[in-house]
Amino acid sequence: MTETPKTALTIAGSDSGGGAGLQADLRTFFACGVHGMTAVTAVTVQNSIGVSGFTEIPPGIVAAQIEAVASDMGVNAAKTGMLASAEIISTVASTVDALGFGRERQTPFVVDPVAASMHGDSLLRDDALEALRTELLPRATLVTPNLDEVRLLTGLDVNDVAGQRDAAEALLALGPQWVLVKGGHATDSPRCVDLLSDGTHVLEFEGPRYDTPHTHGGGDTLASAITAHLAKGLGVPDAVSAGKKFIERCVAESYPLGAGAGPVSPFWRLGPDIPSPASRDS
Ligand SMILES: Nc1ncnc2c1ncn2[C@@H]1O[C@H](COP(=O)(O)OP(=O)(O)OP(=O)(O)O)[C@@H](O)[C@H]1O
Ligand SMILES: Cc1ncc(COP(=O)(O)O)c(N)n1
Repeated sequence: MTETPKTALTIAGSDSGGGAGLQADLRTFFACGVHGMTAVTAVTVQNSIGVSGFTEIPPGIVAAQIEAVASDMGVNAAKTGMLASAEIISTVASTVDALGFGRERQTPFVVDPVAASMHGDSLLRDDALEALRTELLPRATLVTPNLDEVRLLTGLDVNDVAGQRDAAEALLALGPQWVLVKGGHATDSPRCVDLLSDGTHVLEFEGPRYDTPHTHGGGDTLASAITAHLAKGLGVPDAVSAGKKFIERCVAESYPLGAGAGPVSPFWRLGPDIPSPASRDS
């Protein structure tokens, strides 16, 4: 018998194309060595070109999924992705609160404030932004916005590291313990800098910017890798450092799939014994 691994829960939507959403989260949890669990919030109709529709899961079922795994299997860290509606956000906020997830609580709680897909298709109903801002952000151990989400949440238009610092301050005023302002969309910059702050410590995680359109699921993969490392007991700065190293390699090894944007890939983590696509058929 082997030891029980640490557990991580994603509260997120399904991507039928398998590149983002809970599919990316589960794959990342596995690659980072933790047992992944899911509370599905929405089912999207999605491929490499875009999102053509979605349906929401009833809020009571979202809460029941979270409670079912927490009461039986235990949750060492949790994250959110697509939450779709104000009702689901309110339900998630009260459920995680009752379970002791969140800032300065026992279970780290990462909020990835997903508002739209990389194709620009909305994944959040218009009336849900305020719920995200007032009900979920104040409960987060860490919030991980990209620059579009920074604009939606704070009104700030950011395209450099100085702007990321200002954005982190504005977001901290909404109540999360830590903020990671991701720099993937600062395309004028030759490097990808993600800025982490808790108001006292400000840390920059800098890496190469790979020239690829295949970054689908990059934000989800980074937040999941951070969550996995928090589940294993790392503090926030160390978990972010490990997550950034992980996503860098996943972007470097992303692959084309379909006519649009292909996914970032954690295949590299499985080692050299994985058969290549050509040898798999023989
Ligand atoms: N071209 C790139 N090369 C290397 N790293 C990248 C690249 N694009 C994004 N990253 C990194 O990937 C992570 C995700 O950043 P990004 O700002 O793109 O978030 P996101 O918009 O939520 O992701 P996505 O929409 O692609 O799922 C960050 O760590 C960022 O620095
Ligand atoms: C279900 C779901 N969750 C999250 C994303 C964001 O990922 P991306 O920004 O790479 O499109 C997505 N497209 N679909």
